[in-house]
Amino acid sequence: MAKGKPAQAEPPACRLYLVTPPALEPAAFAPLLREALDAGDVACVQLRLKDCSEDDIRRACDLLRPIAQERDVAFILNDHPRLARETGCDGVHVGQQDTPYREARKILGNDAIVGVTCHDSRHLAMIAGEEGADYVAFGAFFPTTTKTAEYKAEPELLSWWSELMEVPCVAIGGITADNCAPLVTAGADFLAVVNAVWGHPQGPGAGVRALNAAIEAALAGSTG
Ligand SMILES: Cc1ncc(COP(=O)(O)OP(=O)(O)O)c(N)n1
Ligand SMILES: Cc1ncsc1CCOP(=O)(O)O
Ligand SMILES: [Mg+2]
Repeated sequence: MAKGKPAQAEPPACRLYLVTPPALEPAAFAPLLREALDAGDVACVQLRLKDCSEDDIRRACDLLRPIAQERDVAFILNDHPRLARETGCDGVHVGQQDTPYREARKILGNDAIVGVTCHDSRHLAMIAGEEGADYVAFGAFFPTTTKTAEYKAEPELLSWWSELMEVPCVAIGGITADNCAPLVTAGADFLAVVNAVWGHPQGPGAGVRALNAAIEAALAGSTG
């Protein structure tokens, strides 16, 4: 997940970060995850289960984590640093109401990926970056039905961040193949998506292909 993690010879400047639906049945979801990951470039999968027991999350990790890791795709757990360590995840994503970054880092160690939600805030992002976060996440950029989003971020935040800072930035919230171009050209290192992939009418593979094509087109447009 570091900028340019080598999944291919020369990774694109902006890559897909898949976040799972908030509720899923692991055995039924496994083939959908394989379909998504086999359809094109994906840097990372975040298991984001809400209102689930720790045992349910552990079971989902045990089944889904190998599918990502076998394909050299980082597998990150949302919200639960201890479970992430116990279950062999590559890292954790923490929000402002979750385990603080420093504690998550202590639990997981220096080799793990720790990403931090920064909403629309330069201040929060600078703190997270200074503390050592592997990425900062900004959003929501567009209306989303996946989560009640209390913050609205603008593409200028991504350009400001990427011009000043080395720490990669993730854009999230209502991102689709049709609206992602301004985020790509503004300098998002990763586009995090839920519905545009898992809710794609032709299936998750088609969702990944459409987003990768849109990213490529935006990058080609921005470099002339
Ligand atoms: C990549 C990424 N960005 C933001 C979030 C949101 O995290 P948080 O604010 O903690 O909210 P929940 O996802 O826990 O509901 C995320 N999960 N991933
Ligand atoms: C987890 C999260 N954090 C901010 S918006 C969001 C949901 C993104 O889902 P979608 O890509 O379906 O809008
Ligand atoms: Mg959280």
